[in-house]
Amino acid sequence: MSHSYLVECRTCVMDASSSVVTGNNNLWQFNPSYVYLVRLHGAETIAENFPPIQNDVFLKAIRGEDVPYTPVWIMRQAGRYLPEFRALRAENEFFRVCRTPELACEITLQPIRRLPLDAAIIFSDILVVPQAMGLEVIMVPGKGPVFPSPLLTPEEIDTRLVKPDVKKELSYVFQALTLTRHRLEGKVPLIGFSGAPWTLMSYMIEGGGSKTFAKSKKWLYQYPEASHKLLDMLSDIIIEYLSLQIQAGAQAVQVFDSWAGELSLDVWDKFGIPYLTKIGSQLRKLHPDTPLILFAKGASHGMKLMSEMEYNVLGVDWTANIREARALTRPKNICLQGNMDPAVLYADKSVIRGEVERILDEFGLGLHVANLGHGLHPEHNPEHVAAYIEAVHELSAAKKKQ
Ligand SMILES: Cc1c2[nH]c(c1CCC(=O)O)Cc1[nH]c(c(CCC(=O)O)c1C)Cc1[nH]c(c(CCC(=O)O)c1C)Cc1[nH]c(c(C)c1CCC(=O)O)C2
Repeated sequence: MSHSYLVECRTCVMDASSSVVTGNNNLWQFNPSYVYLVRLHGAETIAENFPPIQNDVFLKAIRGEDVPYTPVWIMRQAGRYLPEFRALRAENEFFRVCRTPELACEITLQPIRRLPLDAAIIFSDILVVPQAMGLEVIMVPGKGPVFPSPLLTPEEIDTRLVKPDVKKELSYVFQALTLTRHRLEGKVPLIGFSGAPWTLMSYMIEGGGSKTFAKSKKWLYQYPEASHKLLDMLSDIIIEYLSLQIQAGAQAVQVFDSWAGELSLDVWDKFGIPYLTKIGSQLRKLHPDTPLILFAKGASHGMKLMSEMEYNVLGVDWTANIREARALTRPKNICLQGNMDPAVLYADKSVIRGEVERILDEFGLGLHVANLGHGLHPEHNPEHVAAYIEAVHELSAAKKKQ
């Protein structure tokens, strides 16, 4: 019975060749209402006929258009501070969630149901790219990501890494994006993302988080050529990956250079900027109308270099000098995103409101997307997160009317 439907349904025949229906998604394969779910799933895996957008304040603010209030989304808005996230994670290993479009979609939607956010960000991880290149990555509870066998020598670029068939190896990310874009029903835009070349390279060599980045920085000095080779390889994969994310339904994409601030400006200029530039300009050519966001944490000393690339939005953390950043970026119509210290969310709601007021004044109205300067912590209280969002909306709307 189910098989005859599978053959009859145009969209599901397409799926039958991918891993979703026939592969590891047992939920659908063995569910008694299999036929219904397969058909539903089929319609939602086609990256077309997406529901019309209802709240485009985020997209308009990026373009510098007039908006009724400052839009806000938050890095790690789908995460452990939400009890519903913890409940789903208790039953499912981290990368299983990433690899199962239905689960990744559900987690992406959790904060959208609860909070009046102005954008959704797809649930995934930057480390799915090194996985697709052949490296094993596991998520160790209480510790974070670990590569049991990180890159040790430059020779291993050739012997251990593969240039992946991105469309195939990361198909689960594209499926999650398409499914989520449908299930969002146009409520808010959907953001896709990737790690930046330097940040991914440092994970692949350090084998996880690091205090000194000794191993990966050593590569930059001892094996500069091999480092460039690896960074260039990563850049080409990232361009294809983000382009496919946009084709799958992402309405903006963010590049996370989380460890940019570990490098001096001079070294980042050599090993970071050329690749970020390449990614920005290639994507700009391929997708002229899709907003490109660059978040280079701890790197506001590189604001001038960043403002010379093709990104429409630059993320800033709480250490940035906003007035200087504005002076560099406003003439180029570049939007700034940020920058409240996530730690402020531990304060009373009145303190959060005061800090939002100060930040809104510093950025000035227009070309601003409110966000934290880094991700939410597992310890954050969802009510304080809600107070932050409410403060951004209310105070910016009031300032606009003044
Ligand atoms: C460096 C980095 C990683 N992953 C990511 C970055 C760049 C952003 C940043 O600088 O934080 C990107 C990322 N990771 C995750 C998202 C989802 C979307 C979102 O809501 O922002 C995004 C955008 C989910 C996640 N990725 C991870 C979690 C928590 C792990 C869990 O659920 O057990 C989530 C929700 C795990 C992760 N993944 C990574 C680390 C260092 C950790 C452990 C740190 C931590 O525990 O918060 C690598």
